[in-house]
Amino acid sequence: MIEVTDIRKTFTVRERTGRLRRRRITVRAVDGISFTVRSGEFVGYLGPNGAGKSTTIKMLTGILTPTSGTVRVAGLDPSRRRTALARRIGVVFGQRTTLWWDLPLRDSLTLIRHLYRVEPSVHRRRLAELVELLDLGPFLATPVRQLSLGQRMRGDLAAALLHDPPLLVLDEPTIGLDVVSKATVRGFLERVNAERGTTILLTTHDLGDIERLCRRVMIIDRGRLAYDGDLEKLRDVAAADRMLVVDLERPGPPVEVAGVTVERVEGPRQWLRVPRGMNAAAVVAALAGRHPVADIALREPDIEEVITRLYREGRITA
Ligand SMILES: Nc1ncnc2c1ncn2[C@@H]1O[C@H](COP(=O)(O)OP(=O)(O)OP(=O)(O)O)[C@@H](O)[C@H]1O
Repeated sequence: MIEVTDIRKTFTVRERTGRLRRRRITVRAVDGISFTVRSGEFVGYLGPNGAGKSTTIKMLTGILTPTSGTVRVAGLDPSRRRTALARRIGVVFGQRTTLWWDLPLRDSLTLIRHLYRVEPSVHRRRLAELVELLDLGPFLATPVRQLSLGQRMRGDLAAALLHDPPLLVLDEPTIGLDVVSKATVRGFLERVNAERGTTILLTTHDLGDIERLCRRVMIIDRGRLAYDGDLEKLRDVAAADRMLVVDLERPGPPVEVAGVTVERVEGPRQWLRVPRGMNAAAVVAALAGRHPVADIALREPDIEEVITRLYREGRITA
């Protein structure tokens, strides 16, 4: 569905160096990225601010032309076939709306039918389906500018999917949403992917989105692809050490187990850092043989911890 080969995008910017002096510098926003997304995949695309995510999305949707390299989306070259491509993809930018600000949501969605020249009967059926799935009914008559952010986002999702594109590209779709709206949007995207087989590329800073929705993640850092693979494997690649939280029957000095560091002691509770590669079950067995243990919990690092650590250590290559 998406095939990207060694794409680069550079921008020339003028930087002030003195009161009147300026010099031209070249910013490499995307610096040699290749990847393939197959039909039906749900892929997360993440990276820190300024990493090159939006620039990539703009090249995929034909808004920007790559400085070099090739892009094929749904079999087309996006920058040359922008109109043809528009029929095959849906795009949602969380920070901007594609809806008409002063029109009621229903009218905006009707105008989109004309833009994509969708048959009225097909449009009616599809609209009814999206209205139900996204629960748009209560505010179809409300002008877009009066919608809450969550309602507007649901409207934008409907607008992007009305022409039933096989590919949906989302740039920060849950930004600024409250917990309930986030859950609605995530649940909806999950269904669209599972039931209609829509391929989804999701850019987000919200790791909750990624954990809930994507099996595969790509991480971009300073214009380069730093990781492309399984979300679960990412934990392994980078996994922070695991923490074993042990409740002894009574307070005591830090326990001693070879290879394990006691990080914290609070009354009868002790936090043990178990290095990666060490068998946690063996640690538990060694402990239980020597100390009266009331309870034990093993805490796996969450994905946020993993990614923060990857950035900090500057080693994000899988
Ligand atoms: N039109 C432009 N002109 C000059 N520089 C640009 C332009 N667009 C992007 N850049 C630069 O390219 C780099 C990548 O920007 P991009 O917007 O793709 O990052 P991003 O990963 O989407 O960041 P964010 O998470 O903050 O949205 C940044 O250094 C940015 O300043």
